[in-house]
Amino acid sequence: MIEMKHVEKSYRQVPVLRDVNFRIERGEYVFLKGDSGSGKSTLLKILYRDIEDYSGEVTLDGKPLRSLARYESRRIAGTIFQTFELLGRKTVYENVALAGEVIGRREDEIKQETLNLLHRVGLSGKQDRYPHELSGGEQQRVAIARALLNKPKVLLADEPTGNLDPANAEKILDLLKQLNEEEGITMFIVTHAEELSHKYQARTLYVREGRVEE
Ligand SMILES: Nc1ncnc2c1ncn2[C@@H]1O[C@H](COP(=O)(O)OP(=O)(O)OP(=O)(O)O)[C@@H](O)[C@H]1O
Repeated sequence: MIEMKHVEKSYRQVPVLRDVNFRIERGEYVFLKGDSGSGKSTLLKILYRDIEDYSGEVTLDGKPLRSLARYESRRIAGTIFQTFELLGRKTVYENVALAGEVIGRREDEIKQETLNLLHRVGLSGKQDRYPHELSGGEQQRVAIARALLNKPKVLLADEPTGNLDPANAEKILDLLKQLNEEEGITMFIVTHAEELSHKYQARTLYVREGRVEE
C-alpha cells in the first residue's frame, strides 16, 4: 500500500532522509517514531504530496506516486494533524461536508455520509457547533471524519494526539484502531505517545540517522 525505495530528501543541502526503504501492506496499523527533528514529518509530507523535491521511488496503492495527480493521491491517502486544521468559521457538519464538495460529489450523498461519519466518530448531535465549541479530542474526531469522507485507503496521521491529554489521546488511538479493524483502512501514525502505543502491539518503524528501521 505504501512503499519507499532509496528515498532521500535534503533541505538546503542538509540531508534529512538519506536512504529510506520500507513497505507497508494494505490493512496494516503502523506507528512511525523517532527523535525530534529526525524527519518523521518530512517522510509523511512526501506521502501526502506537500514535498515533491525528493529522490527515490515512492509507491502508493501500487502506483508510483509521481504518476498520480495530487488530487488522486490525496483521495487514496487522507490526512490528520496535531493541530486538527479545521475551519473556524464553519460548523462541524460543514467542515466534513466540504471535503466532498471540493471534489464535486452529489449533495445528497455528501449529506448522508457526513452524518454517518459524525455518528461513527461519536459526534452525533454536535454537527452545528463550531470548532471552538468542542474539546480537542472532539476537534480531532471532526478531522478524522473529514479525512474519511472520500473513502481513502490510507490515513496518514502526523502526531494526531500531540495536543490532547492522555485520556483523549487514548480515545483517538482507539478510534483509529477500530477504523483500521472494521473498515480495513491502512493507518500510518507518527506518534510520541510511548506509553499509549505499547497497548496496541503495533508494528513500529523508527527514523534514525536518515533511515527507517523496524
Ligand atoms: N522547510 C524546511 N526547511 C529547512 N529545514 C527543514 C524544513 N522542514 C524541516 N526541516 C528540518 O528537517 C529536519 C526534520 O524535520 P521534521 O519536521 O521532518 O522532523 P520530525 O521528526 O517530524 O520532528 P518533530 O518530532 O520535532 O516534529 C529538522 O532538522 C528540521 O529542522
